[in-house]
Amino acid sequence: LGTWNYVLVGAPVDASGTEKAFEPATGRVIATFTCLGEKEVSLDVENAKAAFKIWSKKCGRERCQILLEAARIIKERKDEIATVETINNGKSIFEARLDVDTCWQCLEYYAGLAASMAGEHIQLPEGSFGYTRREPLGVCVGIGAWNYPFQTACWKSAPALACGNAMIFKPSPFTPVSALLLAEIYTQAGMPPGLFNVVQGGAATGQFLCQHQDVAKVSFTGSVPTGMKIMEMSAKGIKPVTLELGGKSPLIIFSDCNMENAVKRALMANFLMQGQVCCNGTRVFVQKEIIDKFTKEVRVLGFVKLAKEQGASVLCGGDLYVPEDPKLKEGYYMTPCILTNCRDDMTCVREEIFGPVMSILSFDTEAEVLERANDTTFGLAAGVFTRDIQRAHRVAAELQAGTCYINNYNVSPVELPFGGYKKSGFGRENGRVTIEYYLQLKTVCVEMGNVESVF
Ligand SMILES: NC(=O)C1=CN([C@@H]2O[C@H](COP(=O)(O)OP(=O)(O)OC[C@H]3O[C@@H](n4cnc5c(N)ncnc54)[C@H](O)[C@@H]3O)[C@@H](O)[C@H]2O)C=CC1
Repeated sequence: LGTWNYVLVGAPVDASGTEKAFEPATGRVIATFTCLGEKEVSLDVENAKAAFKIWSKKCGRERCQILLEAARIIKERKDEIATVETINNGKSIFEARLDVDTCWQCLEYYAGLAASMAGEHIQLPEGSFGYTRREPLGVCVGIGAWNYPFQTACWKSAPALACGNAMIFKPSPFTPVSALLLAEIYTQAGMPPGLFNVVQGGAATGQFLCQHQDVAKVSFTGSVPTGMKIMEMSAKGIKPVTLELGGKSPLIIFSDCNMENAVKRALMANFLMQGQVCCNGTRVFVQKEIIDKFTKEVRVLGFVKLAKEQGASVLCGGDLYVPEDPKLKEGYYMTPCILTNCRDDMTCVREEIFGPVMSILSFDTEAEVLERANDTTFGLAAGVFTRDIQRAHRVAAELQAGTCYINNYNVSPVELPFGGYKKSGFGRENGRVTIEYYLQLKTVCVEMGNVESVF
């Protein structure tokens, strides 16, 4: 992989220039790609429409078989996919392998649902009846952020394809590579050409996709400002959207918690993927009685974790970090940072940092912490650590967030829906409910007798 250079160049018709993708560990350029223009986007939509005609006529069981085969290939190529992800995104290989596991699991899950999607039969007077058909939307667009490139491509495409849609996926220009592996795998598994197409480019290409009249739906993962633009563009075409946006999630640690678990998960809730996870619990509210102990333990464990990862102990200060290894000198590094004595009005507590920074805040009572935890425009996730079972559920019910963790954090089983409240977006990924976002309901009303003239 030392000389690995992926050149992603098609035969551009009206491309708007090229972009480079980097390896964050070393700073070297690993890919050069063409940003697709309006005509190319239109060609892709035409291809997707042709593939949709074939795919939407297949029964659920046939789609299930192909998705299962794709899941099998992902499992077989797990290490290769994880390596590509690590090189292009910069996450650890350990985390990249976990991501790939959530991907084949997602494909298996929606393959399982594909065969059981069904409408209703409704009896009407005089033997007449109605029934509902759950039909795919058509050509759907997926637009992804750079932090989970392969996972986002799978989490969006698996339910879309299981429901009989086609999908055009635009990865982030920072991480353009791994989605191509998914396209290759889907084709190898037996999907018609063009059913899952990867389009490369940045904001301009994304806009062409969202504005295209034959695109039926947009599922977007990214920041709130871009989410607002996506929604505006989609509104003009009356297109449904799914928005998976940013967060500033609270993690509440009560004094009766299991301290060891709370410390371990607070670290994971902040430093997973170098802190670049949308649902990270970056506002850590710790009850006053245990804040000193918690702060001490979280620092100690932080040092151990870092020492393990980097082979040396570094200061816990959020500084730029230059590794000893000469190969890594041009890379992009920062030491994890823990901030104590924070106040709710500080910028680091209010705004999404999307980096390895944990803010610790002290609190006294349950009522107080709930008010403060909910005092945010975001609502993606939240967590609570306590041994009091009634308090755990009471607090989870009061937290204004799409996902609430009790005595854990940052786990995403494919069976559970994931998505935001408030400015963190709407619509869901994963879970049974997500198929509702990729289907439309047709009612068929059947008359069994003769009809009277009303004139
Ligand atoms: N809720 C969730 O599931 C997740 C949310 N995120 C959020 O994503 C953000 C970080 O990702 P970034 O890549 O920096 O976000 P971003 O909003 O800058 O870009 C996301 C994608 O949108 C595209 N884009 C940018 N402008 C566009 C436009 N005008 N029209 C159409 N497409 C456009 C980009 O090329 C990229 O593919 C954070 O806020 C994070 O919280 C990240 C992962 C998961």
